Amino acid sequence: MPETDLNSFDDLESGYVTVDSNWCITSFNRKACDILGIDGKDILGRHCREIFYNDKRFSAICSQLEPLTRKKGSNSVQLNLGSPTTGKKSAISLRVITLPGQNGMMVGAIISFADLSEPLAASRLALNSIAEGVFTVDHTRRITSFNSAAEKITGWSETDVIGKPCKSIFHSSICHSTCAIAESILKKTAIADRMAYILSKEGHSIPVKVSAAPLVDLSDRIVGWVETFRDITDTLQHEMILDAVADGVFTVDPEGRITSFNAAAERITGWKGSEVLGKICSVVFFSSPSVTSCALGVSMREKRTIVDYETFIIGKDGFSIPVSISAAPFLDHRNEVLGGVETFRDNTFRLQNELILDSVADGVFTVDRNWTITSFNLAAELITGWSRENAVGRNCSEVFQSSICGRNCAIAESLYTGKAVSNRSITIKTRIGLSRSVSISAAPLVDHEGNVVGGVETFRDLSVEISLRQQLSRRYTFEQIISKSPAMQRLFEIMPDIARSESNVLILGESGTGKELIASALYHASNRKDGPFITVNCGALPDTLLESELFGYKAGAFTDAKKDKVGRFAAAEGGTLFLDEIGDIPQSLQVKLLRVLQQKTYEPLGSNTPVKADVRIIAATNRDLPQLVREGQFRDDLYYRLNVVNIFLPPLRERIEDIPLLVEHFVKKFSAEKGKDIVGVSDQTIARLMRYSYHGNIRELENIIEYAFILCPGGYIQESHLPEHIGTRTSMDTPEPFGLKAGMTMEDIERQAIYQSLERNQWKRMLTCRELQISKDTLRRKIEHYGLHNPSEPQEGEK
Ligand SMILES: Nc1ncnc2c1ncn2[C@@H]1O[C@H](COP(=O)(O)OP(=O)(O)OP(=O)(O)O)[C@@H](O)[C@H]1O
Repeated sequence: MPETDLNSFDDLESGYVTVDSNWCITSFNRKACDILGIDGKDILGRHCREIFYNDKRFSAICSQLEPLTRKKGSNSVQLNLGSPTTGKKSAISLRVITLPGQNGMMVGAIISFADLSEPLAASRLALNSIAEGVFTVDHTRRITSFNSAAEKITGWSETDVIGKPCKSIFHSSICHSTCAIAESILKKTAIADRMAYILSKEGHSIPVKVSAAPLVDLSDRIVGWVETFRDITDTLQHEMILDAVADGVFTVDPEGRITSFNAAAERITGWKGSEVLGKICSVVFFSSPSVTSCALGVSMREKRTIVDYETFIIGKDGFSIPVSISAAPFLDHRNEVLGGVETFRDNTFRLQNELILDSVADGVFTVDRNWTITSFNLAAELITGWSRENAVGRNCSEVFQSSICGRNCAIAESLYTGKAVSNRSITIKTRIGLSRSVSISAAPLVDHEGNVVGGVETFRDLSVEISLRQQLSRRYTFEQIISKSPAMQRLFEIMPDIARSESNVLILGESGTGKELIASALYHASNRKDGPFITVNCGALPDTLLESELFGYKAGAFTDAKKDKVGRFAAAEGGTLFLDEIGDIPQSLQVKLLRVLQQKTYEPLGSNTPVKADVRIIAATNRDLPQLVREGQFRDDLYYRLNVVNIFLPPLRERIEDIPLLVEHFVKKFSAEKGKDIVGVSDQTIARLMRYSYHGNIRELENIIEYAFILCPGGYIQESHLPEHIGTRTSMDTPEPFGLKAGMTMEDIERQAIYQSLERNQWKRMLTCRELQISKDTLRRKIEHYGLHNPSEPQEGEK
C-alpha cells in the first residue's frame, strides 16, 4: 500500500484513516480522531472494527469489511449517516475504498469521513493519497473524480476531465470492445488487472493495468464506478528485457511457486507462462514435489547464488532438456527469503556438438588465444590419457609435450600462413609420459570479423599404423638386409647355403648397393662365424702397402720394416677375409692372390717360408670385372677363382619397391642411435624419395635420412626435411620457419605474420591482403590494432 501522510490534511474538514490488508490502522488525521471521538495515540495498529463497534454510528460498516477483503480490484462502499437527533455531531458520509495489489487482491484501504455536503471533496482527498491513478464515473460514464496520480500519469488535470466521457479522455485500447467498467457493469462484479494502453494528453501511449468496480452504497445500489489504473511502463520494460534474454528466466515466491516466466523459458520448456504461473517450479520441471531438490531450492534454502549447475529439466513434452542453471535468492533487508530467480541455458546444442565430437575417432581440442585448452573430446582423452576436466584450462603444450610444441606449433604455422596444416606427423607424450605418434591437422578459429579467437587441432593415433608397417617390413628382412625385390628375395633363399659353403664369393654391384653388408651377413651365417672377419679395402691403399697389408712382412724386408708384421691373411686365419674393391688391385698382387687361392699358402714380404692360409675369401667390386678381364686389366684365372659363387646386387633404381622398407629401417636405426623422436616419413616424402634417382644407391638413401634427422624436430620426416636436391624446401618449412619463440601468444604470432607479409610486399596493402587472404578492412584494422608502420616512412613527429 502506498505510504500516506495524512497529517498534511489536518487542517481539512474531512477525516481519513488508512488501513492495511488486515484492516489494522496504519495512519490517520486529526479530524478522523475528532469524528471518531478517540485519542490518536491509541488508534495506530488497532483493528478498525474495534473503533467502529465503539461508535454506534459506524457499527453498520463492520459487516461490510470482510466481503470487501475478498473482492478483487478497487471497491468502494459508502455509508451516509444522518445527523444525530442529539449532540453536536453533524451528518457525515463514511466511504471505504479498497486498494488492490498486483494480483488484484486488497492490500489496504482508505476510509474517509466527510461532511455529506462535500462528498466529492472527501473522495478526492482520499484518492489523492493513492499512488495509482483513480477516477470515478457516473451512470453515463462521465468522469466525476480524477485523482492526482491519474493526473500525473495521463497529463490531464482534473478540471480538464470532469464531466467528460471517460473514453474521450483515455482513448484506451479497451474502451470500445472490452471496457473494464462496462464489463464490471455487465457482470456486476469487480474486474481486476486488465492490461490496456491509454493515451496521455500528449497523445503518447501508456501501458496500464486497469481494475474497475461499481461504487455501491450500503443498500447495494450502484452509485457510479471507480476505475484504478497503474502505469506499468517499467514492469513492461522489465518483461521486455527478460523476454529479449536468450536464457530462460523464471522467478518464484518463497514457497517455490512460479511468479514470472520469460519468453525463452517458454521456448525452451514448451510451457506457456500462463500454464505454469502459480505452480511449484520443481513440479513443473523436475516431476518432483520437492522444491529443495533443485538448484533454486538449494540457493533459497542456503541463501547463496549457484552458478552454472549442469542438470536436466523436463519439458512439457516429457523429454529431458540438458540445461546449465544459475539461481539466486531474493533477500529482504532482514535477509529473509522473498523468493528466487533461476536462469537456465539450453545445452542441447552444445551437448549435441560434444556428442558429435565424442563420437569422432580423432582427438579434437580447441585452444583460446593464449593456448589454453577450451575443449577436449573423448578420443583426445583416450589417446593422451588426460581427462577432459584436467586438460581443459591447461596450456596445450603442458598437456601434449609434443615434438613440435613451441617454435613449430602447427596452429601457429597455420595462423601464420593462413592455410590449414594437414596430416603433419608428430609425437606427443601421454599423461604417463609414453611417446605416441600422431598425425595432426590444425587451423585457427576465426570469428565473423576475421579476428583469431583461438585454434583447433585434430590428431589421429598412428601407433597401430606404425606397428603394422613394422610387421610388414619385418617379413622382408634377412638379418640386417632389407629388401622385397624379387632379385633380392631369390638371393635370400640361397644365402644360407652360400654362407654354409666354403666357396669363395664374388659380390658385384654399384657403390652403396650393400656389398659389404652381404659379405658380413654371409660370414655371420657361415660355419666360420666364430673365426675373425677381416675387411681390406683394396682400392684405398697404394700397391706396395697393400701387399704388406695383406701378407705381412719380416723385419728387415724393407728399410722401415723394423720388426715382423702380421698381414690380413694371418689375421683372418680360420675366418673370412673380405676383399673390397678387388677390381682395384694391381696386377702384381693379382698373381700372389691367385697363388693363395690355389695353394692356400702365401709368403710374407722378406720371407721365403710359405705360410698356410685357412681363410675364406669374399671379394667385392663396383667395377665391371668381366670387362676388366676382357681388357686384360684383371687376370681371368683370378676372376674365375674368385667367382665361384657370384652375387649381383641390383642398383636401388631397379628395386624402388625397397625404398619404403629401407627408409623405415634407417629411421629406426637413427632414432635408436640419435635418441630422436622420429617415427617415420610422411607419405609425400616417401613418394618423393621413390622418384629420386640414387647414384650412391642405398648409402645415399641412408645419408639422406640421416640429413633429414638433423632437420626434423620430431614425428614424421617431411619433404622439407630432405636435402634441397631431393625435396623443395620452402621458407615455410625451415626448422625455425617464422622466427617463432616459445611462449608467443597468437596475438604475437599474428602481429609478426602481418608485419613480415607487409615487409615482403614492400608495404603494398593489396598484395599483403592477397597473400594473407584477408580483406582490406581487416588488414587496416589489424595494422592499427598492432600499431604497425613502415620503417622506411617517417612517423609523425619524425619529419
Ligand atoms: N639391403 C640393405 N638393407 C639395409 N641396409 C643396407 C642394404 N644395403 C645396403 N645397406 C646399407 O647401405 C650402406 C652401404 O652399404 P655397403 O657399404 O654394404 O655398400 P657397398 O656396396 O659395400 O658400398 P661400396 O661399394 O661403396 O663399398 C650400409 O650402411 C649398409 O648397411
